[in-house]
Amino acid sequence: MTAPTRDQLLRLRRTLLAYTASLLHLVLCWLAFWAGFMSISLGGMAVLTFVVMVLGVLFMLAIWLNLNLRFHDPSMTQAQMCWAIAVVFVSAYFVDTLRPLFLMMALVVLMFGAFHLRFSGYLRIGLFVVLCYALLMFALYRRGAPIEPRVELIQALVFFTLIVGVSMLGLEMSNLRTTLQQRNRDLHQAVERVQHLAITDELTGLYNRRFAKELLAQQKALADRGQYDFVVCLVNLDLFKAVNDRFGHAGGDEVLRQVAQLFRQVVRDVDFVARLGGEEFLLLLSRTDSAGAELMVERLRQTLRETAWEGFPDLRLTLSVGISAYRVEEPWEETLQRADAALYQAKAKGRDRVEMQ
Ligand SMILES: Nc1nc2c(ncn2[C@@H]2O[C@H](COP(=O)(O)OP(=O)(O)OP(=O)(O)O)[C@@H](O)[C@H]2O)c(=O)[nH]1
Repeated sequence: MTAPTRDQLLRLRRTLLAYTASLLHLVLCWLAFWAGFMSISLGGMAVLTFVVMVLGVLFMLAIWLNLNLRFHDPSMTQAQMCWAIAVVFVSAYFVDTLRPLFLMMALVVLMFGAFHLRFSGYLRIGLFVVLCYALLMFALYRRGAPIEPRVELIQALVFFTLIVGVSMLGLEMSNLRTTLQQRNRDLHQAVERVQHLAITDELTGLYNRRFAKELLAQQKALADRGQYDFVVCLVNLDLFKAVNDRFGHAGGDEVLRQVAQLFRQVVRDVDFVARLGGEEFLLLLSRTDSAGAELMVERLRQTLRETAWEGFPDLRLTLSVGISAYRVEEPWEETLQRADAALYQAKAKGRDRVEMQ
């Protein structure tokens, strides 16, 4: 059997709470019984106790075995409340003078609705309470219990006023809970968005310079620990100023976006692409050496040169690349500096080429 989920554990905890409340109610019944306030036999008390205890355990067992997940409301809130209210009314049937006090236990049951019930749920439970009350009165009348109509009327009015009041309070708490849950979800989404923004380059959607540094540090840690190579490639688009001059800054932005998309497609899943700024990119190729990196970059250079850019049919782009393989135990800044020097060389030698250091 799989471990219960967080939601199931929460349901279990609430059901245990409700079970504890019904056990307390049973204790009160037994106290009233011993004090001579209950017109029920010892056998009757035993049956009542047994039924209450077993049904409570059954509710918990249903959650433990995930049977509740088949129901429309897996918390079984209404079922548990109806059951607890029925117990309150059954015990109230057997206490005579203390009946109004025992009925007050129904208010405790209603508070449990604050965990889950909406207005319609409270309405249904309210109707169930009315039904139970009517049945109780009918049963007492049939039994020939002493009923004083004026007293009963006042008691009923007080009882239902309290029921309505507590239900409204419970409903308010339930609404508050729903609002808080929604806020929590919104907050969670906002945090995720902020986290995403913190590591992403706004224009291209690639990783940004800040996160690139973190990636380099991570790769260095992995490489220093064992059999792991990585290569840093600094990629710079050639004469990008001319692209901006020709198509405007917005056009240049669009070209950068398409270039980023192409980089993403060309590298493997285990590699990382970041935009360091302007028209400069970093390719972090993991689990590879300089020779592997050169092959990959040559392929990228070729693809870029042959790409037809959407919206810029006669644009031809080239790039210069500086490659440097990480040397164990050196600071990653040094690897980056070598790649930068190699890139400088590539530019100096006429662009559209790959240099290695
Ligand atoms: N559209 C756009 N252009 C940018 C962005 N960042 C930098 N640039 C432009 O990129 C160009 C870079 O120009 P240079 O540094 O002279 O380099 P280059 O023209 O690519 O020439 P080389 O690097 O020497 O091949 C400038 O025109 C910048 O305005 C950006 O985010 N969007």
